[in-house]
Amino acid sequence: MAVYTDVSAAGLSEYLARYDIGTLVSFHGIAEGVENSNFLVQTTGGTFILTLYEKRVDPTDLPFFIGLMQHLAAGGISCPQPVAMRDGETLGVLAGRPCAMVTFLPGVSVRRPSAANCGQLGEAMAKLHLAGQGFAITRRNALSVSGWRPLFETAGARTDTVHPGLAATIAEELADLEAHWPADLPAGVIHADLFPDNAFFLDEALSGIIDFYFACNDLLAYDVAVCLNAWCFEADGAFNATKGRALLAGYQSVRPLETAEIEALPRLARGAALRFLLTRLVDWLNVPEGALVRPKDPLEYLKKLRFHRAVDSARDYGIAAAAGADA
Ligand SMILES: Nc1ncnc2c1ncn2[C@@H]1O[C@H](COP(=O)(O)OP(=O)(O)O)[C@@H](O)[C@H]1O
Ligand SMILES: N[C@@H](CCOP(=O)(O)O)C(=O)O
Repeated sequence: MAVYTDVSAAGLSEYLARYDIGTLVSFHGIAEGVENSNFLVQTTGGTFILTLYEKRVDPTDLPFFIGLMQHLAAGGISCPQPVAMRDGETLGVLAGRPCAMVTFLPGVSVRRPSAANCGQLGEAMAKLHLAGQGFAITRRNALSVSGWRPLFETAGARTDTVHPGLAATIAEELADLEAHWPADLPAGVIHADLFPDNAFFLDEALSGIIDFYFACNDLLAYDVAVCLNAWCFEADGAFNATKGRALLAGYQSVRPLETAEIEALPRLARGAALRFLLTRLVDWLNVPEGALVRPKDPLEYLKKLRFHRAVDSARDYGIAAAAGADA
């Protein structure tokens, strides 16, 4: 459960008075998520999500996140909508944290995605990439390759307390990715954290996408790689090529990948695995005292990294380079 900052009923009632969404009926901290503090808020006007932005969110990035949700919704993507206050502001401060109120999105996330879910996710991600075109604000990916070494340094000597030999594996992988990270691939707005807990389904169909707080401008195929990791591995650590094929086919039904993107997928997938291995490692070693949060297992991503290191080509994910848009 992620609630790092407590909110009082009195404080929230006072804050709600700035909006035109009724008065407080009830609220509680949400038992999912790891980054920010989220509250489900019932008012006499409806149901909303209140997010208090925590440590990894730079307040100067908030206009990007808020504007992006508005831009994507205008482009037909089902995502939360920032609620404006009476004075037109969408960003406020509560309990000393920057915060925003967004609309509640109906639907449920799937714990064990099926191949059909993976296909729908691939399609939705490609639509998101297309809808992101033309968004006026940009945000560099602070958690791309140049951000990984500082994370590794934060974990430092404690790395091997999590798993013997982990530091050496990370050091080797990091050096290789820093030297050979793909540069000249199609780029645009990516979600960058489109895990199963951030996609909602209703009646077997993908109904919406949430949690845009890692969104940024980066390689579109990197987002695909993040999702191959997050959606297509089984609980026992095995990659499920049927799910990989479905995800990639869903994506390509909307936006065919270029040959260079397909060829880069194994390296992008290694980078995506290292990124989540590192953030999970740092979080695992630094759980804030008193916070209601369940840190995620870094070693899940060590296994995924090892899988990608053994991959020959994108064919192992269920795609052939010849199937690219420019083939
Ligand atoms: N707009 C929304 N509509 C419905 N539920 C939401 C919404 N935003 C967040 N949630 C719920 O809150 C949980 C945590 O939100 P998330 O944005 O993933 O948090 P974090 O950024 O801390 O990881 C989600 O898994 C979901 O259950
Ligand atoms: N998806 C990341 C952690 C970020 O949490 P989220 O709740 O915002 O998806 C991970 O699994 O490491």
